Amino acid sequence: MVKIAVCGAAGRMGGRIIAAVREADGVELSGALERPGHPMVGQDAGFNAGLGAIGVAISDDLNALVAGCDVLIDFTTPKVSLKNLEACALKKKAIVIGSTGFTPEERALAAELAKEIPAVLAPNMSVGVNVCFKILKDIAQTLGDDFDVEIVEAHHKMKKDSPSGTAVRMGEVVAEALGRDYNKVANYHREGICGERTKEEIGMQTVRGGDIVGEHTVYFIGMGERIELTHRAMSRDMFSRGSVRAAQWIVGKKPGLYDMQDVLGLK
Ligand SMILES: NC(=O)c1ccc[n+]([C@@H]2O[C@H](COP(=O)([O-])OP(=O)(O)OC[C@H]3O[C@@H](n4cnc5c(N)ncnc54)[C@H](O)[C@@H]3O)[C@@H](O)[C@H]2O)c1
Ligand SMILES: O=C(O)C1=N[C@H](C(=O)O)CCC1
Repeated sequence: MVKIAVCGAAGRMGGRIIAAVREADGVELSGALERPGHPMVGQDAGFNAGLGAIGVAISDDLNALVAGCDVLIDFTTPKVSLKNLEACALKKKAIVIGSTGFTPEERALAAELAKEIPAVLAPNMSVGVNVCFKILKDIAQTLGDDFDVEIVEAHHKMKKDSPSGTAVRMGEVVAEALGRDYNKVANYHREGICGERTKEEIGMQTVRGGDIVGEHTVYFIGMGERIELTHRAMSRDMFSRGSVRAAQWIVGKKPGLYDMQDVLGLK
């Protein structure tokens, strides 16, 4: 049995991940963590998963939680995830991180810490989105520079980071396939007399509202035709099942930073 602990247990993803751990074979929930002072600390972790009581209380003791697991699944924020990565590195435990909104510096720090332990860091753990990453590379390379690339994402109104981690990764995949530097060509804002679109830029647009789970469209727009590649998440369950799959896969792997394409064998 692989012992899985879940960090962010009272969150939108935390509840779905706890439910996915309970559904999967060969794994058990060894603990659930929340931030100190969260009203759900001390309560049963099954309640946020819609399962009723499951006999695992939500704790705020990171070190005890890490000591008792084989792998930690963490969907919180980049700062919390880096702290958790450090705690796992000290105790030589694996980690799966789904948090998004990492700065390039934070990603570099995650890669450094993951020299000590096996870690999965992925902005989207659904199979469909990871297949889109693969297809996008081919489309971009085949179309080349003659098609303008625009990426539009839509999420619920509670989402804190923008653009989504998935949209950023889509932009990075396309930029790399076209030999461009994403950080130089991403255009997050158009307003007023901002001039004609450049050939190189990748437009990044964000929609926020209501309870949208997650939608991403990449437009390749030519003169007289366009391709739109869209992924729509209908629930959070593909993300949570993906995170459990990643947790089962990562235990026993060599130290290093992996992503969901490694987990799914899509590279
Ligand atoms: N990779 C993916 O497939 C995927 C899918 C969905 C969401 N996400 C990302 O996961 C993250 C969480 O999303 P969410 O919708 O569940 O957010 P959320 O705000 O509902 O949940 C985050 C939880 O983390 C808890 N938390 C904060 N600090 C903590 C700490 N120090 N220790 C323990 N817990 C702490 C919060 O109290 C909260 O309950 C976001 O970055 C989101 O973008 C990724
Ligand atoms: O609900 C969220 O927040 C999501 N975040 C991820 C992202 O930023 O790409 C994945 C989709 C849902």
